Amino acid sequence: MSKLPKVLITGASTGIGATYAHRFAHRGHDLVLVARNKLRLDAVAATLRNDTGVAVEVLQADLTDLDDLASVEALLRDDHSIGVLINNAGGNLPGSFVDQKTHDVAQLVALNATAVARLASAIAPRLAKAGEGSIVNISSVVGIAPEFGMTVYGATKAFVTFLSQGLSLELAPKGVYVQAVLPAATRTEIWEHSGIDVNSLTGVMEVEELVDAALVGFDRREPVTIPPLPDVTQWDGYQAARLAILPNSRQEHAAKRYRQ
Ligand SMILES: NC(=O)C1=CN([C@@H]2O[C@H](COP(=O)(O)OP(=O)(O)OC[C@H]3O[C@@H](n4cnc5c(N)ncnc54)[C@H](OP(=O)(O)O)[C@@H]3O)[C@@H](O)[C@H]2O)C=CC1
Ligand SMILES: CC(=O)[C@H](N)C(=O)O
Repeated sequence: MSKLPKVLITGASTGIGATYAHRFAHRGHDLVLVARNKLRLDAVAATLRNDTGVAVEVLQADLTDLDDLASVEALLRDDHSIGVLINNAGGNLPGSFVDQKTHDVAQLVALNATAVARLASAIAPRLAKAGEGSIVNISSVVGIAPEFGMTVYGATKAFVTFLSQGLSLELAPKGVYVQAVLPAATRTEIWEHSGIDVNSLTGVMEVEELVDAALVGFDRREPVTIPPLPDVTQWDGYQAARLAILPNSRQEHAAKRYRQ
């Protein structure tokens, strides 16, 4: 029997990423854990080694730093035992757009969008050549909800969902599985970093339930998994409405309502 692929998880020091690490370790996968806080990564790694016996490497990296990012990209390119990328690291910003500093907006885009695309780009050619492997991108329902008032965060998540859907169409025929996971509010530290008391919210999912549901979608090879959505036909209808626009979107002349 062939060995299970090694799984590289970004943002594995806490929250959703640390929970993925726990679940994949208990499935018997060796791991590479990436985040900035080495002490926390080492603690997660030690527990998982002790509890499961899998091999766990730790790679300290700030994914907004191009040199650090390059070291993770190099590992994804060169380590042929890595067969699964969990593109999870992400953050949010407090306040509304006019309150957010331009530098912070750029950093958020660098972490939530640029790093996700670069890491996928680093591993995809190797997986496509091998004809196997998986890329999981953690997006958010906020990416379909400009009404929620988290504009830049939501824009990065719209990017992640689009990237995932496009990569799925490109890579599935080559044997590579790509999944977008769209959580809604989940109990992690991200809320306190974004200046919101998670206990003031309703409908908050526990992180273990979120990841276990996402893994059901992973095992089913769903291209898009929305753990909290009760009725999947709502997402299917949204996709059908989008697809219905496409045949009408290219025209020689402007639509009648724009003609003077
Ligand atoms: N919790 C929620 O309600 C939801 C979360 N999501 C998404 O889930 C993903 C995980 O979030 P969640 O677990 O909630 O958040 P947490 O804040 O709990 O964890 C974020 C993780 O990302 C890491 N990280 C943050 N910044 C960087 C950086 N610059 N470089 C490398 N690693 C970094 C953190 O580690 P460290 O500080 O050690 O670097 C940590 O491991 C994110 O993409 C988020 O947008 C989506 C929808 C809902
Ligand atoms: C807005 C958030 O911070 C949250 N992680 C979400 O995507 O719902």
